[in-house]
Amino acid sequence: MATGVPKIDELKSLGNPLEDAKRAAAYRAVDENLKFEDHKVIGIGSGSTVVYVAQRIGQYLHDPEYSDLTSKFVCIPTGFQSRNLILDNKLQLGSIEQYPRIDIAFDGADEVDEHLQLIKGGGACLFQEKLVSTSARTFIIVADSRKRSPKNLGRNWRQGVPIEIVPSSYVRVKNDLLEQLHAEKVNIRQGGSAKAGPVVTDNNNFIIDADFGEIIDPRNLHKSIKLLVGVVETGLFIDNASKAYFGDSNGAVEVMEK
Ligand SMILES: O=C(CO)[C@H](O)[C@H](O)COP(=O)(O)O
Repeated sequence: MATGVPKIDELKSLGNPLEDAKRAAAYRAVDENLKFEDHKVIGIGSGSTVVYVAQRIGQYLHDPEYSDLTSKFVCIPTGFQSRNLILDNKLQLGSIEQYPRIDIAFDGADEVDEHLQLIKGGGACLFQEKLVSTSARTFIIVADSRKRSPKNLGRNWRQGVPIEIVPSSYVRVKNDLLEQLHAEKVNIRQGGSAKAGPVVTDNNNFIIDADFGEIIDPRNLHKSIKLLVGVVETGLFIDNASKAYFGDSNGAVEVMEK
């Protein structure tokens, strides 16, 4: 690797084991998957782990050995936070309308099962994350190792499947999830102390978190939820990711691949 881009095994601890784990996963994922000659359009996801993906790509941009190629990269965001990550790292911003075909996308996940099926949407960005990730030829997950399910989705992530819905449909969708799809618990996600009332997504919609317990058949559950009137998208990402990088606080990274 060229001078200028910090070597992974020489990185100093950030003083927070979880952040060290996230950074380890993200840096390894970028270094092993970003092909400077082939990849021109890059999807940048949302959340706290993907911060280190944008940072790593930014390091390559500022290294004279790579800057000719990296300055031509166009990065496609998955929401407001992601857009700022791109700008803060001085990367070139593009839109999915301009670049409907993405070469590679990186994003975090809330849970990853043994078949690389995902729950996403903990940060309420699931619609644009799905738009970007399913437009990408290669989709790579970066996460700390807590996100790896021992088997099925719904084991570690107990908050429920995030579902983006049209605001006026929230009562109808809530009832349908409980009565037709037998969800155990359904909540309209609230802004908490930061906002009185529901979270409003980047697309001006609401988020429902629907707990189905352990999910044995995520594909069918996704299809059934999508058929409900009012549902825009689900946080079940089916057959979408090709690899997941799970970081540990000691810098070790495990890679799960299809
Ligand atoms: O799906 C997401 C946002 O909608 C995030 O990618 C997911 O919540 C993981 O975030 P983090 O990297 O902070 O754990």
